[in-house]
Amino acid sequence: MAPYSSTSIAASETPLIELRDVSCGYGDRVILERVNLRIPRGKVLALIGTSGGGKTTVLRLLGRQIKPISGQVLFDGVDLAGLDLDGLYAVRRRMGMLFQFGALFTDLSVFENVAFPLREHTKLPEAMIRDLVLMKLNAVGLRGARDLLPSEISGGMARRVALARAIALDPDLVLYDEPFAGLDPISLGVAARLIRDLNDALGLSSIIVSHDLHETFTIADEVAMIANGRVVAQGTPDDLRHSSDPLVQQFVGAHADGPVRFHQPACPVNQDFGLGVSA
Ligand SMILES: Nc1ncnc2c1ncn2[C@@H]1O[C@H](COP(=O)(O)OP(=O)(O)OP(=O)(O)O)[C@@H](O)[C@H]1O
Repeated sequence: MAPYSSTSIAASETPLIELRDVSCGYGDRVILERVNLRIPRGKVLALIGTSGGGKTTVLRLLGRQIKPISGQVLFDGVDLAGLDLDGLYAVRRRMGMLFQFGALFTDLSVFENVAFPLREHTKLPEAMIRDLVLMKLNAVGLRGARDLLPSEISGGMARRVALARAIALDPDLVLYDEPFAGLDPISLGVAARLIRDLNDALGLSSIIVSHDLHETFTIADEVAMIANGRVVAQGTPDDLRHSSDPLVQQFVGAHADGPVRFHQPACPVNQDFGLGVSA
């Protein structure tokens, strides 16, 4: 976590993350257009929206895996585009990332998986690494599973190990890409509660990309809905639940039809099947 200093009060007024008028894409294809987002410190922000809308792309912008075509991505007030490689690595160390299914190293024990970022990014003595790893494993309830291999633990436990690994370096921000995918309802509830509790206990900020609206709405302070490359709604979970925007209503209410059509535009049915009716 960032050390306190005489500038910390001013710094705390700056959002940890800000996207200012960001457009970006892959090759010639524009994916996000003039997106504005602010992620206040200490909060859990959920990014929701239709598949392919650009949620993961926002996470990639934050890690500067991709750069904007225009606009700025600010981390703690600093424009990521202006950082040299050392600066970029320093910023990335302040971000923990948990990607779909956790992606643990299958040939390393639970302990070594969590120790990995500490060994990679610090020169801490072994005794301190041990204590830090056991503290993180304790925080996710898995200190007792330290010697097991990923193949010997359940999917829900693996996700918690990945979470312990994501917070190993005491980040300021944790990015979660589909943290609940493939979990049974109990493990899902446990993972969601853990994300919220760790956020509050460790003074983190968190961004969750998820299609699991029920669980996400339970733990998020704010939700931003991304569709067609734009932020179409941002507010508290209740704001979105009660939004009058037809697209938000369709998405949050899980309705098959609405602004996002079930049917792709097509020629009349009778033309294809000769039925004498039209779609
Ligand atoms: N590396 C890439 N190269 C080219 N196009 C890409 C690349 N990554 C993503 N895209 C495209 O960019 C668009 C946005 O993708 P992104 O993964 O950000 O969406 P998403 O909202 O996270 O989707 P989902 O909910 O399905 O995970 C999609 O149309 C996708 O096909």
